[in-house]
Amino acid sequence: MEWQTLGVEPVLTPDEMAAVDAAASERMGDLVQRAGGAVARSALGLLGGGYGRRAHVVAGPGNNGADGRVAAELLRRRGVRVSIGDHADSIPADAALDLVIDAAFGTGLSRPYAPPDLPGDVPVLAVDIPSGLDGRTGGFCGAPWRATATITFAALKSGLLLGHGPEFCGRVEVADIGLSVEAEVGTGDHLTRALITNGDVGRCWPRRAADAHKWMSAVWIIGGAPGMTGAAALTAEAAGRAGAGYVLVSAPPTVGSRSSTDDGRDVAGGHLPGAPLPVETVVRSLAATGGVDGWPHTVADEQRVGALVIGNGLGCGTLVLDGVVRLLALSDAAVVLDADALGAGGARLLDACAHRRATTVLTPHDGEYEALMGEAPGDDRLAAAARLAERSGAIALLKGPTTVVAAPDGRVRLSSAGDQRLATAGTGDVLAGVIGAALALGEGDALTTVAVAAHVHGTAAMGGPATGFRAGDLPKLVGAALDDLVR
Ligand SMILES: NC(=O)C1=CN([C@@H]2O[C@H](COP(=O)(O)OP(=O)(O)OC[C@H]3O[C@@H](n4cnc5c(N)ncnc54)[C@H](O)[C@@H]3O)[C@@H](O)[C@H]2O)[C@H](O)CC1
Repeated sequence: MEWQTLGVEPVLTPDEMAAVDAAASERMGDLVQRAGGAVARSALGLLGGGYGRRAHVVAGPGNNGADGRVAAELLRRRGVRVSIGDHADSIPADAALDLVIDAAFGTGLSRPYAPPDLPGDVPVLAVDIPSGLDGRTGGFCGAPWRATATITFAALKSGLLLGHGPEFCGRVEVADIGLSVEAEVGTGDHLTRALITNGDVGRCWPRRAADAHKWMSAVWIIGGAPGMTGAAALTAEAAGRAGAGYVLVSAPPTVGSRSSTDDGRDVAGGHLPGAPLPVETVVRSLAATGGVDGWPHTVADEQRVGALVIGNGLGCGTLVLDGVVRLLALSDAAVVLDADALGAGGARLLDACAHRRATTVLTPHDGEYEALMGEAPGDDRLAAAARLAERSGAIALLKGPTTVVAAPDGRVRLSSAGDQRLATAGTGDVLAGVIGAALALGEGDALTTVAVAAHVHGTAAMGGPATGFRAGDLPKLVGAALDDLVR
């Protein structure tokens, strides 16, 4: 999916869009004329001209269909030979078409719809949303055509960004038809829901002050148990490349026992044997902070850190959960809980998050979400992320092709940067490090900071090779992406 838009991008659900329409001072007929005009302009671009081209419009019974009919008339005036059919009509198989305009249903789709068969490999322009796609979730509500392009009105709709949306909507254009969405969904940091863009990174990425010292952006990573040291190393490398001034790593204790590394060596608890940590990393034993069980009972020395990242190669078990819960209570710094820290905590972990005053960030993939919440996220990822944020009082970052970041106050940010390159082991550890660095550097709106960090992470991946991309390639690309995006 490509975006033709830059800057703060509101994202609306169909219900919110309906409320915007209802509150509009202009007559629907005027809005339909503008929407139809925008569709016609976009169609002419796809057709590469007007005179002699052939287009077919599938027009439904509502306003989406009305947009299509207006576009059909405007295209005829430009010499395009246009045919129109109802949403249920078949398209003549022998029609040598240059374009099909899908104006069957938009935000008003209320039951499954399967469009007629397309005559061959003809490009499709979808009006507002491909018909048969749920405008909120991007899930199937029928069997939509795969559009070459989608022209949507006033603002992006969440269904274009989530679920099957990115795969089925093609290139997305937002047409201004004179409607303001501000009254319904707010502006700036207060926007209910927004897509993060490159412009947002430039505006919001926290910068180091000219008189900064290293402790002003220190990150403390707790992870890298024997056999899993690579995870903490990726997080540490990423935090450094994203701008952390000081990176501390502490392995979790393996109290009263010795454990085996994956190459079969016995190791003592609390160390990082053979960890390929960046040379700048400071390794500190957790036991040195005074706990009888090897986990800290005070973090006085570490209160100087701006953010903790807990979970990357942490291992699981009751002792680990006890330790994480204690750290959450002890530290006044921002905390990112990732990977193993999310695996088995459930209600106890969520309660511990809810009691914190400082920022807490939870970064689950779907399996970790289920472990935390006792149920899978389901199709409605906006609602799933919001439920986790509300339950935990934390910022909930739900990983996926489009990352959904929700705050306990109901605001949501989306990032669709990155692609399947990121579907490889260790990229989540890198993301945790980038978020940790961003939180340690900044004092801005935490939701924006976390979402912008996810966007940087996705953008960085696009600088890597399409084949054979490894998480270890990513931290350096994060540094390069930040150089590009933050000026
Ligand atoms: N502000 C804007 O963005 C504007 C949007 N416009 C366009 O209007 C549609 C929304 O219009 P609405 O009439 O509410 O909905 P639809 O056109 O999607 O269709 C509703 C219509 O269809 C019936 N229906 C729903 N599902 C099915 C189905 N599977 N089979 C048969 N019939 C179905 C339903 O009962 C209704 O009767 C928006 O997407 C924009 O394209 C305006 O043009 C300008 C302002």
